[in-house]
Amino acid sequence: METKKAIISVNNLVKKYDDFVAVQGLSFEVYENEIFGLLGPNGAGKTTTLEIIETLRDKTSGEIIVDGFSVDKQAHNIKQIIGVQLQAAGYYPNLNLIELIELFAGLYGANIKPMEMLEKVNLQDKAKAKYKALSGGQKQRFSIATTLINQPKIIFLDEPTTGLDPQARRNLWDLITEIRDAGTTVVITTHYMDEAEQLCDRVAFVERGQIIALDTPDNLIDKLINSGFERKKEVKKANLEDVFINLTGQEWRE
Ligand SMILES: Nc1ncnc2c1ncn2[C@@H]1O[C@H](COP(=O)(O)OP(=O)(O)OP(=O)(O)O)[C@@H](O)[C@H]1O
Repeated sequence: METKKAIISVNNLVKKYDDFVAVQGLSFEVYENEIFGLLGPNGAGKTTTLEIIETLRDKTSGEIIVDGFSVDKQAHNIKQIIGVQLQAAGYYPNLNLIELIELFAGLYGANIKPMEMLEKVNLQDKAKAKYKALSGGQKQRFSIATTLINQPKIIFLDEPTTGLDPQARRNLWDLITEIRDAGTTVVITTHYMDEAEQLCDRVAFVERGQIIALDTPDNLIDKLINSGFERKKEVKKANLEDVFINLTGQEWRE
């Protein structure tokens, strides 16, 4: 059997905010070159966990290793091999997309061609546009492009498709899959179960700071079916979203 190599190992992670325990002893591994999903309700501790792995937030206890580097002692090394989405506030309003990418590339010391980065996310036509003039889907694609500037081994995407229409979401799923296929490991958080099912190679369900299930979407669904679960309503071969996509087409246009 093929053995998978862990690129992220989280061991007994605990995060307390004063008396409140937001993350209660999480342990999981993310394999090299997979799309790994952290799923769970609001407040489950997904963003906290992600930001601790990204070395942006301190942990209370536990051990995290990212590509052989410890978050405690080698945060600097970790920062160099990961791609993180910047907050929109970091996108200086007077700069256009090309200029923003040049700026970030300069900060990273990365030798990349800004137009090629925009082509990767299909925003070449918007090269001279300002960030605030983009649609929601375009903003997300630009934000994903910025995670790729330092040619990272791992990118982290926190709810990348929230607020997007079905076409924009599917386009983004294709983009994220292409990024994985090009050799990058992707860690994503989402509330959308259809997204997790379509996109993620493996998912962890987090509830109240604990992992309550972790497997491939297929295995989790099969386990439930084998336990005797049946949907109350017969599922049709298409749903309303399929109708929408069929009526309006699939092209990038948002
Ligand atoms: N800086 C903070 N100070 C105090 N409590 C915090 C802080 N950040 C997060 N929390 C609390 O920790 C818990 C987990 O928050 P977190 O943002 O990690 O959840 P999440 O799973 O990402 O939720 P969502 O899906 O809503 O983004 C929540 O109860 C939240 O209120």
